[in-house]
Amino acid sequence: MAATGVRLDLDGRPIKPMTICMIGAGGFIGSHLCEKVLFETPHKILALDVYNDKIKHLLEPETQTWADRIQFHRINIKHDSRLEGLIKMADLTINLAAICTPADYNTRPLDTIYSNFIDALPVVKYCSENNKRLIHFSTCEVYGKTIGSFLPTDSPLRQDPSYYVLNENTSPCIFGSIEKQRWSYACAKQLIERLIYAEGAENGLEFTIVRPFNWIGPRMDFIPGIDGPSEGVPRVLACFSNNLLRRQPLKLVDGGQSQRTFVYIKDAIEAVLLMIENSARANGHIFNVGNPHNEVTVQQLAEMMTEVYSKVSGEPPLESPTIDVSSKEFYGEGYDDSDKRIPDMTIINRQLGWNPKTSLWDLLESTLTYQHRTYAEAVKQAISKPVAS
Ligand SMILES: NC(=O)c1ccc[n+]([C@@H]2O[C@H](COP(=O)([O-])OP(=O)(O)OC[C@H]3O[C@@H](n4cnc5c(N)ncnc54)[C@H](O)[C@@H]3O)[C@@H](O)[C@H]2O)c1
Ligand SMILES: O=c1ccn([C@@H]2O[C@H](COP(=O)(O)OP(=O)(O)O[C@H]3OC[C@@H](O)[C@H](O)[C@H]3O)[C@@H](O)[C@H]2O)c(=O)[nH]1
Repeated sequence: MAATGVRLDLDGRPIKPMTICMIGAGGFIGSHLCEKVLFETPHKILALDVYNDKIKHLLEPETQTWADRIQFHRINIKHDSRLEGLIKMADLTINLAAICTPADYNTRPLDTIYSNFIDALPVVKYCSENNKRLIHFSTCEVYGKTIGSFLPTDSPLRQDPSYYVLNENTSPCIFGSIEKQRWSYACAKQLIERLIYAEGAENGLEFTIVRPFNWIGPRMDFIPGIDGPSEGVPRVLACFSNNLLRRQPLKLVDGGQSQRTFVYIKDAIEAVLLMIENSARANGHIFNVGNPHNEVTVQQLAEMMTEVYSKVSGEPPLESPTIDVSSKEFYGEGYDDSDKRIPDMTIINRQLGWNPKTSLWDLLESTLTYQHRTYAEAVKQAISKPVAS
């Protein structure tokens, strides 16, 4: 499990063990990245987060073979003077901390903007001032809507990839009006990307920016009323998992016609490890990380998840597995949506030789097996409890 022997980078050079300051290590992506680093490399992790439930298995018991390579620091980066010291102790900082659930963007726009821009500023500043490398997590949402979405619906140009495939260096960032507060997140992420890029250009900051395209897998978000608030609205994987576990129809926002490409978290983490260990190839770049072959409409995702869940749980699917709901009813005023998200893979292929491997069916099968094993019993008990009058 632990790394033995000399490990080589993509150019055949030995990889030196490093210390990584991972901010947001207790989240969905952070938990998978911690596992990867601890199980397959000799690197050390300073894990910073407000929560650690998703990495408890890595922190306890302290007799684990990797125990001396991970240290958890319960820190809110909004206001903690220890942040600079921890960044100074590390060779590389990875910033994952963010509010990143769409239900928050239009209902808590101030928290969203502070979290994704203001709170990330000191991290960038400390890395730049102390000559430390930074890998910053942005989002595919910075692309916003596709150019093609503004063409007439019957225009043949809508079939032309140059109107919808999203490229790091050539695609524009197209957001809705200010009253569409959905875009508060994308806009804050875009500005922090521009700031990091400028720190690179003017002050020599060594940086890599990651734009994840809907990474999904075990430990993503929470199941409302089980390990998160009953009224909370997580991202689509957890919303649909919750519906399936409770045998409720899956809610299709505005008919579920938006399209997404989903990539398995374990494939995506391989790309991040390549960035960590190949700094010369990754520095100064922005990388799309997604799976262009796994494109579906949200309605197709709902249908596939219903079929896969029936297979892994042994329960028959509902007679009417989906129901339409308006975005205003589901997310509230100010919601808007990205129409389509296909990542151009040219840059990550050229720099790191990375390609995703897992099909949508296979990644849903392993993820929903996990959801069923982890939550089915707890949901059954929660449903059977009498409701307080
Ligand atoms: N999962 C995806 O598909 C996806 C897609 C696009 C972008 N991203 C980006 O990747 C990053 C990680 O996403 P995730 O899916 O793991 O989300 P997540 O919510 O599971 O993880 C974020 C973690 O950051 C922590 N955090 C937030 N604010 C903090 C603060 N002030 N101080 C300390 N810790 C704080 C949270 O407690 C959480 O554990 C985010 O920046 C997100 O915008 C993710
Ligand atoms: O129950 C649901 C939940 C969601 N949806 C729809 O499913 C689609 C995907 O929703 P998600 O919750 O995964 O969020 P989005 O893909 O829109 O944004 C995400 O993209 C990348 C990251 O930056 C963030 O994690 C998040 O902003 C949206 O069209 C949404 O309206 C439903 O139809 N029903």
